[in-house]
Amino acid sequence: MSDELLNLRKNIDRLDEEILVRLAERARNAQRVGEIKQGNVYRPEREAQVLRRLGAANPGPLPDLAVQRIFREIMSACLALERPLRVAYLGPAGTFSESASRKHFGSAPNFVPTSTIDEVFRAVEAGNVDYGVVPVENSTEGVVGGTLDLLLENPLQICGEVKLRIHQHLLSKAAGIGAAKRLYSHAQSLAQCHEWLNRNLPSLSRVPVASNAEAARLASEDAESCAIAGEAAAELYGLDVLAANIEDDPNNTTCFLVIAHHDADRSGQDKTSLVCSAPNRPGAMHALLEPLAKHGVSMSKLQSRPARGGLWEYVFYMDIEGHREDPEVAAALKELNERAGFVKVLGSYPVAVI
Ligand SMILES: C=C(O[C@@H]1C=C(C(=O)O)C=C[C@H]1O)C(=O)O
Repeated sequence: MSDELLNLRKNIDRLDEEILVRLAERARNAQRVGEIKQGNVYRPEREAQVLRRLGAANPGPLPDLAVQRIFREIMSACLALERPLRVAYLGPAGTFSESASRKHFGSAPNFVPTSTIDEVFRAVEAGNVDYGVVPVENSTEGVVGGTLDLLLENPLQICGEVKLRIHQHLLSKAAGIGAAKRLYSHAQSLAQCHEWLNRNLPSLSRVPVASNAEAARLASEDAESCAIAGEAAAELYGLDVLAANIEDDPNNTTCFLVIAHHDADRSGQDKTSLVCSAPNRPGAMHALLEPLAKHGVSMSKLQSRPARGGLWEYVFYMDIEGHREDPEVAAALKELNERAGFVKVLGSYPVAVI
């Protein structure tokens, strides 16, 4: 081995030891913060601030995202010294909801898969878990109506968002794609890949199943079949990737929400989700939007959904920029309350960092 290589390795060993000592010191500080806080140990706004600050201070050559992922894990491990968080997600294991949960909370929590979105809400409400992660919108397929309905009915709040790039892979234990007779996947994933499938595998029969992970499990038990699912499911069920990234839209992204008994404090870069109703008369929608314009509050999303009660009555889901405690947002919300038939703030939370 060359002298230079030996020296570099010696340096790396020394640096690793320094990092380790510093990590232990950081963990002891975080532990002490936890003792002082008693109770609400997880602080989404503080974690977002830490990640943003380190991204901005990063001197390179590591990319910001790489640095932020490392610190995401460090915070996750520090927090778990108190007690690992319990996080429910739409299961089974290996779904994109699990990947989103890990992206947001790191790998230290105890993750609990549930069979429905409704069960995620109930687990959080009953206190069986601390947080829940539910899908709310896909860039190709649109909103997840069930999640929006549950947010309206339920007292829980949104305390975070997770944006996950969805990469779909063709997975199988079959030697090659020619050997496959059936293709399993969730209907959403089949839809997200249908142009690729029409071009490459037009005659393969497509079988919709309850989740991508279930598709991967079925394909792992039958070498004559294949599945479309993500990397997590491929690993979990030991499947080979026959074709990677087969989603029709290369920017295919799903947004998830983190739900809890509380929302988040101000982080400096926040958004607020709310749902409101407008009476069915001319100018009603304009009256809802006017307070936002007047106070200079930007709206990033507006989605209407049929109200459960009356035929052709609608409720409107909005995302606005800023925290409900920011003065201009607070002023706009106050006026909105006076004008709308009904307003419910679903929560203020940090804009996703990673
Ligand atoms: C240490 C704290 O508690 C938790 C751990 C954090 C960390 O390790 O940096 C950050 C926020 C909290 O989720 C804190 O609030 O500062």
